[in-house]
Parts: sequence; structure tokens; C-alpha cells
Amino acid sequence: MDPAGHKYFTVIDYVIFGLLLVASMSIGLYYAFTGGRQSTTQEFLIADRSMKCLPLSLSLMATFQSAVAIIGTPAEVYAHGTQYWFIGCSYVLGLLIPAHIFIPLFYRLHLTSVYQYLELRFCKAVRICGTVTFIFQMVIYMGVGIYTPALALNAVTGFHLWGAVLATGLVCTLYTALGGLKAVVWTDVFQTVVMFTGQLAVIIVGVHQAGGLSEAWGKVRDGGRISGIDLNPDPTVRHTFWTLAVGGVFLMLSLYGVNQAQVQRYLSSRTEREAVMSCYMVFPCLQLALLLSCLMGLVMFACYGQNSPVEQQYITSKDQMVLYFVMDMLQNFPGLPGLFVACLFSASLSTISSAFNSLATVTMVDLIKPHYSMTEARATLLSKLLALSYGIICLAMAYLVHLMNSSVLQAALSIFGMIGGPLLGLFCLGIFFPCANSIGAVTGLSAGLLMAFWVGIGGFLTRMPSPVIPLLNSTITVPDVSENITAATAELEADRSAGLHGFYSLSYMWYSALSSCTVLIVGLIISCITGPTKGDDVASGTVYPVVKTAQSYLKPSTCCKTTAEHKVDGQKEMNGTVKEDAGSQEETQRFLPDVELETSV
Ligand SMILES: CC(C)(CO)[C@@H](O)C(=O)NCCC(=O)O
Ligand code: NA
Repeated sequence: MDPAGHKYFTVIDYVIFGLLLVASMSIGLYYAFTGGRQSTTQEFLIADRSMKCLPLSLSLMATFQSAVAIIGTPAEVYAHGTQYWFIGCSYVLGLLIPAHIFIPLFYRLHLTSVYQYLELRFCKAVRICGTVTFIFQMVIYMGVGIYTPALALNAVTGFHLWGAVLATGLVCTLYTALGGLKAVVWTDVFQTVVMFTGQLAVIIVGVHQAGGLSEAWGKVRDGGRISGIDLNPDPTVRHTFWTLAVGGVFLMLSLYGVNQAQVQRYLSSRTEREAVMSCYMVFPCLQLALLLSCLMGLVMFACYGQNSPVEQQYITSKDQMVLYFVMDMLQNFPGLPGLFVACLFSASLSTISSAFNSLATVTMVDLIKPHYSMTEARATLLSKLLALSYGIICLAMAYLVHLMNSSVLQAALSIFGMIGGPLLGLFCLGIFFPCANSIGAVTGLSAGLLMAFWVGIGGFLTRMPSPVIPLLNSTITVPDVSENITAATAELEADRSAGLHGFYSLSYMWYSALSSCTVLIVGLIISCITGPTKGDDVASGTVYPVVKTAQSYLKPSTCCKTTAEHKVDGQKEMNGTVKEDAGSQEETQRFLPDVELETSV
């Protein structure tokens, strides 16, 4: 350690970190020179629709699991206890709904970009609005993703901030631009393994340092870090069971249901069944990731107790804590700090590469291809250049994020809610409401975005840095202290619930639900006013027959059918081939077997 408090890497740490970059790069090069050598957009953007479910599921998890989650979650658990863990409950519905509604619908339409759906269901203008909103979301998120690990590394080890940003940005841009989606998915698989290994190693050594398992458990329990289930219905409380488990479902749907980065993976799958399976397999992967990051927070608490290195002023922000902990506790384990830093950067590389690839896809498929005709070779070259340009934009965004300052986990999840939420609403409007029209869709999307930014920015400006629960937690019996806290909290609550303040203090975990519901409500009202779409005019296969499906499961006559028969029935109905009680809204879908669009990208 030097006088500035920096802890240094040893040679072996540098070697491990370097190996990560070299290995990722090699995977990119491998896919640049094998298979179809990335000579078609079909291969570059959608991996020839040949992926299997195991790599896809790891890649699906890796996409939205960046260094933000790896350092943000433990910091959250250290400061506020394990309440955040309840977000794991939202994974159930948050993955079942995509698996059984969104994936079959998108897969059967044979899309390349999920925004093609919007043109099929509404019109070109809605598609472009959706695409632009998505680009906006991912570009900001990318900035947070690449900057976060570099900043932590810089703060704790003095490693050059922009050196780290540039090195990772360059490597990532290169393997994405050379190897296409295949390289992105397979580097994700490799990086996920590094990620889990790094976390696991630190947790094991951390428990050892804290004096063993029972000692560590005693410390976190006595420190009040094991949170009971908080059933407070108040939507302004940041983390309760409801904000996390119910608000979280909307967040998960916006990410795993309609986000291009994820949908592209489902679409690149060999069969629809494998796409659905991969979505199922994300569940255990996500739970494991959540478990490891929450445990890391608890282990940190077991080691530091109430004396957080932030309070001791070794570091300046909660987000630097995990890396500080690693460098501080694992000094005598050469290689472990390097492994953890590799874990951190793995998490971010896998996120940024997915972002580059999905951004290149939508820019090509939704914005360029429909307007300019070009040869396949030229389109492929252009797609690669696009991936490269987004790499440069990402570096610029990192600089912008550098100028902001906020808890990274909350910042990332707020972006998902504020921009991803309205997009979720837009897709749900099209899928579940056959009467919705294009004017309703565009107005709804704008209203949802406005609502999200109003509450998001209002909240950001009025909220003092989120009130940190004093480290002396409720389970500790210091009566006068907890009384004071209760009084202060009550005052704060009273302040909050008044008028606009009440609105602004809405928990960020509800942003996604609020903005997607706004899109639905405004979209439906405007559609009704301007003349709802008639059932006959809705393109086949673009709406999900909610009533019909529910009926098919409830109909007594189907009870004695085998499950297999049942499934066939459900599929027929989704394709609109079964026409029993004519007149119901779903019946109006016409039967168009294989919808062939200009999707042959
Ligand atoms: C998006 C979820 C909630 C999905 O588990 C999680 O991976 C997470 O908290 N991500 C934070 C954002 C990030 O890691 O970039
Ligand atoms: Na990632």
C-alpha cells in the first residue's frame, strides 16, 4: 500500500487480467475465420439461426449482468441488508411470461430485429420510434457498463482509469466486429465462467478471513444484515417485497421479454423449443448470480462489521467497496485480486459486446436496410463498421457517465425502467390489445417516456442521496437510538407523501411498471378516440389471444386430453387456424402460415 492508500497488483494479477483479454480476443478471431467467416449479415447478426440452448442461456444471463451487479449488489447488501435478495422472486414470472408469450410470438414471425414486429402490427413510424428509443437506452447503459469496473479499479489500485476503459472497449469492439453474434455468445459463455469463479473464490477466502462459516454468520446476524420480508405496501419505500418482487417483474419483462439484445438470442436459436428452454435455463443462472453477489455483501459485512472502509475514508463511495475488500483481504493470495478483476471486467465485456451487436443489428435492419438497397457483401461490411462505431460511441458515453455521479446499481436499473419500461408497454399494447392503432402506439410511447423522465428526473433532483439505514440496525437493542430513527423516518415519510414529492419519491423499482402502464392506458384511450383497429386489419400472428388461451385451458372437454394434444391445440389457436366461436376478437386473426418479410437479413 502506498501513502495514497492504493493497493497494488502483482505481476500474476496483471497476467490473469491480460489472459482474459487475450482469450476473449481469440474467441472473436476464431469465429471470424471459421464457419461462414462472417461473410453474410445472416451469420454476423443472427448466427445463422443455429445456436443451441446452453450457450444461449449463459449468454442471456451475461447480457444484463455487468460489473454494475457484481459491485452494486454486495454494496447494497452491506449497507441495507438482504432485502434486495427478494428481487429473485420476480425472476419466476419475469421469465415464464417471455418463455410462453413473447418468444413463441416473435420466433414464429421469423424476425431479425424485434422492431420489425412493430411495423407488422402497427406501421413503419412506430417501428422507427421503437428502434430509436432502444438505441438511446442501450447507448446510455453501455456507458455505465464500461465505466463502472474501470472506475472501481482506478479508485482502489490506482490503475489508469482511461487506460482500462480504452483497453476493454477496444478488445470488445474488435471481437464483436470480427466475430459477430457467434463470438459474442461464446465469449459470454467463457466470461460467465470467469465471473462465477472469481466471485466464488473471493467468497470462500472471505469467509475464511472472517473466521469461518459460523463466525461469519454470527456477525451478519448480529449486525442485522439478514432482512425479514418487508410487506410494507408503500410504493415510495425503495426496496420492499412488493417493489422488488412485483415491480421487478416489469423490469425483467422489459429486459428478457422485449429487449432486442435478448430477443436476438432467442431468434438465433435453432428451434423455438430451444429458445424457450434457454429462457427457462436462465432462471437457475440468474438465481446463482444473485446468490453469489448477495453472499459477497454478507461476507464483506462479516469482515468489516460496522467499520466500513467508506466511513474510515479509505475509499469515497460504496461502489468501490467490493474491490477494496478484495485487495485488502486477499493481499496474501497472489492471483486472487487479478482473478476478481478479471471477473469484474468479464461481466462488463459480456454486456458491452451484446450491446454493440444488438445496436449494429437494429441500425442495419431497422434504419438502413429498408431505405437503401445494397449487396450482401456491402451490408455485412456496413454491419461490422456499425459495431465498430458503437464501440467509439461507447467510449464517449463512458466520459459522460464520468461526469455524473450516482450509485451504479440504482442508475442502471433506473435506465432499464425509464426507457425499457415504455418499450415494454409498447409491445404489450400491440400484443394484447388488438384494438390499439398506430396513433395510439406513438402517443402512448411518448406519454410513457415523458412520465418516466418526469418521475425519474424529479426523483433524482429532490432525493437527497438515498437515506442510508444507519448501520445500527433494528435488531440491535439501543432503545433511544432506534426511537430517534423512527421519529426522523416518520418526519421524512410525512414530507414525502405530500403532493408532487410523494410522486417523485416513488421507488425506482416501480419505474418500469409505471411507464409501461402509462403507455398502455394512453395508447388505448387514444386508439379508441381515433378509431380502434378492426380485428380483420391486424396482421396474423401479431397478437396473443389471451381470452382464447385461457378458455382452452379452462374448457372442461379438454381436461381429459393428453398434454400433448393440449399443446397442439394451443399452438393452432395461436396461429389462428382453429375457428370455433367466430365473432370473438381473436378469431379475426387471419391465417398466414409462414410470414415471410423482408427479414431475410
Ligand atoms: C437485471 C438484473 C436484475 C437481472 O437479474 C440483474 O442482473 C441486475 O441487477 N443488473 C444490474 C445491471 C447490470 O449489472 O448492468
Ligand atoms: Na455481462
